[in-house]
Amino acid sequence: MPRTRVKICGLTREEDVRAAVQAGADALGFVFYPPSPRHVTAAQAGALIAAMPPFVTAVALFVNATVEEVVAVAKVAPFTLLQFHGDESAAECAAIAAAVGRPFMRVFRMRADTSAADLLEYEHQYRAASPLFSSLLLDTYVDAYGGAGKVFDWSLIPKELAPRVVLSGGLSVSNATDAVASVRPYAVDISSGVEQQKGIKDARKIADFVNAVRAADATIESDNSHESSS
Ligand SMILES: O=C(O)c1ccccc1NCC(=O)[C@H](O)[C@H](O)COP(=O)(O)O
Repeated sequence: MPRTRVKICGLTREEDVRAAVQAGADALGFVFYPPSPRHVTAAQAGALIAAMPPFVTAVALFVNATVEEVVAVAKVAPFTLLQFHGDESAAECAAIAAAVGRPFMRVFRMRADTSAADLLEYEHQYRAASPLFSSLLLDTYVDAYGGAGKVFDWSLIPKELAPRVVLSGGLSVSNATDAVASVRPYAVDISSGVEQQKGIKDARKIADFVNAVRAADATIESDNSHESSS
């Protein structure tokens, strides 16, 4: 079983970038949404990305941005993956991704009545729209755009979709084991659960979260090897 990838989102400071890399995060997210307390400018993100080593993915999060706005950011901040976290249609995501030549994740904001069919249809729609579609990121529906720290009902995720989704929404060190063990997602994404305050990360919480995910992976691996040898 491949290990569960970890993305830490909403970084604004170089020391937080270093802490996340040191903890073993696979991807770091930068929020280009001016109303967010985690917002960074293209120049700030450029400096933060410059502090990242190779093989750690820099993710640029946009909410209803125009092609021109994303192109302008891409010229200054060399991100590797887009995250569309607003109301962007499949055609809009495809056009922006093509303009900057980067793959993209699309958020799906989970409601209590979201069905498996809704999710699979949504994924199909975005995949069909662009070869640059990478994956769905599942977050909790709230009356705002994200980073709200709210958990949704993970049992709504169809089993066949789980291995290719990024699970987010209210994750923390206390539910990381349960999230990995019960959903088995491709990756987990966390922002508010590893913060001291909005936009200011906590190195200890980041390390504890990454370690909890790794420990959950190790338990699954060990259970699997016991099952296959018995
Ligand atoms: O972080 C923000 O302020 C933000 C603003 C607008 C759209 C999305 C935003 N954040 C999304 C994320 O940080 C993550 O992708 C994810 O939803 C995790 O959030 P959290 O529940 O806080 O762990």
